Amino acid sequence: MISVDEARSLVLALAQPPESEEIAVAEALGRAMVAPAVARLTQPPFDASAMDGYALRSSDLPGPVEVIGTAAAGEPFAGETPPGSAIRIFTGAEVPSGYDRVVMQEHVTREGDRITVEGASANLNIRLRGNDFTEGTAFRPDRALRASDLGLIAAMNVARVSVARRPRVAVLAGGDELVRPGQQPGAGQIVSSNDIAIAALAREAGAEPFILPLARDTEDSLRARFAEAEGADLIVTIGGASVGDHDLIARVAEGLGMERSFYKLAMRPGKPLMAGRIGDTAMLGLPGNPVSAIVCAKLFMQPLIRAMQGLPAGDGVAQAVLDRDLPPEGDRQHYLRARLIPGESLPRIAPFEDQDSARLWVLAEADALLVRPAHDPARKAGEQVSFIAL
Ligand SMILES: Nc1nc2c(c(=O)[nH]1)N[C@H]1C(S)=C(S)[C@@H](COP(=O)(O)OP(=O)(O)OC[C@H]3O[C@@H](n4cnc5c(N)ncnc54)[C@H](O)[C@@H]3O)O[C@H]1N2
Ligand code: MOO
Repeated sequence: MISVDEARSLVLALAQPPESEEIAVAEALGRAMVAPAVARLTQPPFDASAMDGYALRSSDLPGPVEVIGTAAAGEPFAGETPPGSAIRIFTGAEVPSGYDRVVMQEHVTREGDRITVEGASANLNIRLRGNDFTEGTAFRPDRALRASDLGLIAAMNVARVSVARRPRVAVLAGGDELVRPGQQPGAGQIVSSNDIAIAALAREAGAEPFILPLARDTEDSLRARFAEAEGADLIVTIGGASVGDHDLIARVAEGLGMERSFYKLAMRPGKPLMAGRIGDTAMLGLPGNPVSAIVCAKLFMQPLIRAMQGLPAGDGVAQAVLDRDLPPEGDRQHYLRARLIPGESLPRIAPFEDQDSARLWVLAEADALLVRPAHDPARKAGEQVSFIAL
């Protein structure tokens, strides 16, 4: 069995360079830019007042000086600015040349057109031209676009952005025991939850997932479902990956010409993970146990989807202090469901007692996966360990 790191490299190698599309900046939340946005103007475009108050010369302080006009945002003052003068000014208005400071109106006493200043702050209250960004500056963050990024790009007067096309991810769950949420399970049946969770994880990573109809435990049914995944960039199967008589995924995928990257890795949960390519479509075969499927999707599917958009895969590993003693590990890298507790410099991490890979409730209560390498010796509370936040 290969290691988690080797498996990760093989999975990431399945990503091909992203195709791009141009979309309105307002639609670009969560998307990956493939070309920078280039500022079409300088911001602020002029020296702008940061306060409501009066623009004047520092050398005239504390006054009195004469108020000779007004400037508001969008309505500049066009007149001369002789020594001994000031203008009424509002936040965002252009500060006329000649004046070097704005005093807040709270520090001003006004009688008719004359003002006197008391307690002006050291801050000049002027945002200099170009102090945010200048025309021609390029912006392309190495991550999915955040809300504030969209604001910045719009402020740069860039209306449309080039982003990676969302990878289309077909999610295929199968098993004779499965029914859809809301249906009444018959004898021996359960509700299919994995495809719902895996599609959501795909969406979270920037993909456009589509859930295929449930497959039955026959090769014909599986082949029919694979055919419905036509056009997908990635097909993710769930279940049927292990060694039982009903575990048909490997056989069917092979029959469809799958070039296998690997099958089975030294990981817990998630040993029967499978990866490869069928023609132009990447394929991940996740194990059926719900926690195994979700942990594998976090560790392999999400990085692959990010890489498909040209984004860094990111391992997300952080450090914490162990909250209780742990026995030695076996021959697989172990991802333990755990709870984080605020700590001093590092958080503390408390793994749950029950690590059954079918217990979704425990996963819902967890906010981290504690990562233990294969053959890790026994650990004592207080030791530093690695984790991945959920
Ligand atoms: N003799 C062995 N048995 C098993 C081994 C092994 O090495 N030797 N490995 C175990 C491990 S580890 C895992 S993980 C599971 C994975 O098995 P499969 O990928 O073949 O998954 P299934 O058998 O199809 O299902 C396992 C379990 O998960 C439930 N399931 C499946 N799909 C869904 C779904 N869409 N939603 C909710 N739950 C689902 C299914 O009912 C089973 O309970 O194999 C071990 N066995
Ligand atoms: O490794 Mo399986 O994925 O234990 O549940």
